[in-house]
Amino acid sequence: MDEERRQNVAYQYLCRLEEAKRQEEAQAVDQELFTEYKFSVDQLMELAGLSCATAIAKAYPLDSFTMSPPAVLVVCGPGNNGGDGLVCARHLKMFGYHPTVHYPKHPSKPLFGGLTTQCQKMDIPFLTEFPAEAALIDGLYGLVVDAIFGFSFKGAVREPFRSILSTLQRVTVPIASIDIPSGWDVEKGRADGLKPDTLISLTAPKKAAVHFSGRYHFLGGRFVPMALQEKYSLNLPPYPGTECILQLL
Ligand SMILES: NC(=O)C1=CN([C@@H]2O[C@H](COP(=O)(O)OP(=O)(O)OC[C@H]3O[C@@H](n4cnc5c(N)ncnc54)[C@H](OP(=O)(O)O)[C@@H]3O)[C@@H](O)[C@H]2O)[C@H](O)CC1
Ligand SMILES: [K+]
Repeated sequence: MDEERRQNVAYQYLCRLEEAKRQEEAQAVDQELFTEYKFSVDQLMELAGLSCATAIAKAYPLDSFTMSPPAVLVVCGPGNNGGDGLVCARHLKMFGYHPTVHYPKHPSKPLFGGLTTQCQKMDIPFLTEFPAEAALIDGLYGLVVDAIFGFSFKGAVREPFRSILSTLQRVTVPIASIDIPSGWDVEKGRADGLKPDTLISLTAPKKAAVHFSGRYHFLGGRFVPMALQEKYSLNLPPYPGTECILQLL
C-alpha cells in the first residue's frame, strides 16, 4: 500500500474512533492475550515499551531538543503502564536520549524489580523526590513521558500521584502519554486533566482518545493475533511494513 493510501486509511480509522475500546473490552483483550494465547506480561510489555520509545523518537527526534543532552523525564505508576514506562526509558537510552525515571510506588513483583535493575545498570538515574515546581521540570527536561496509569485507572487519583499530576498539568514542555493520559477516565476523558502533546495508544485506542487534542497520536503494541482482533472487532488499520508503530495523527 502506498504512503498516501496508508495515511488515508489511518485517518479514516481515526474518524471512526467510536469503535475505540471500552475499559472492560481493553482489559478483556489483555487477559485473553495472557490466558488463551499464552503470552507473558514481560513479552508484551517489551513490545509496548519499544513502540512507545519508537513513537517518541519519531515525534521528538534527538536534534529537535534545544537542550544538550536530550533529557527526558519518565514518570512511572504502580501497574503495567508504569512497566511500559520503564521499558520505554531503557529503549530511549539505547536511542541516545538521557532518560531519568521517577518511580515512587514499586510493586514487589519480580517483573518490576528486573525492569528497575535493567534501567539502573544502564545508568538511568531514578529521582527519589518529584520536583515540586513545574518550572524545575521545564528547565531540566525537554519531554515528559507519562506512564502513570493505563486502562485499569479508576476513581479519584490518590497520592503521591495526585500531587505529581497536579504539577504535570502546569509544565510547558511536551508530555507523551502511554495508552491513556493519566488521571483521565478511560472512557469519558477529563476536560481539566493532563493535555499531552502525544498519545501512544496500545493495542487499540480507548474511548477517551476521542478527547485527545495534542499534535501526535500513534498506535503501538503490534502483537494482537488476527483471530483476537476479529473477535473484538478491533478493525485496526494496517501498520506500515515491518514498523511497530502507526501514526494516526
Ligand atoms: N494488551 C496491552 O495492550 C498491554 C498493555 N499493557 C499496559 O498495561 C496497562 C494496564 O496495566 P494495569 O496494570 O492493568 O493497570 P494500570 O497501569 O492502569 O494501573 C493499575 C495501578 O494503578 C493504581 N490505581 C488505579 N486507580 C488509581 C487511582 N485512582 N489512584 C491511584 N492509583 C490508582 C492501582 O492501584 P490499586 O491500589 O488500586 O491496586 C494499580 O496498582 C495498559 O494501559 C498498558 O499501558 C501491558 O504492558 C501489556 C500489554
Ligand atoms: K499513561
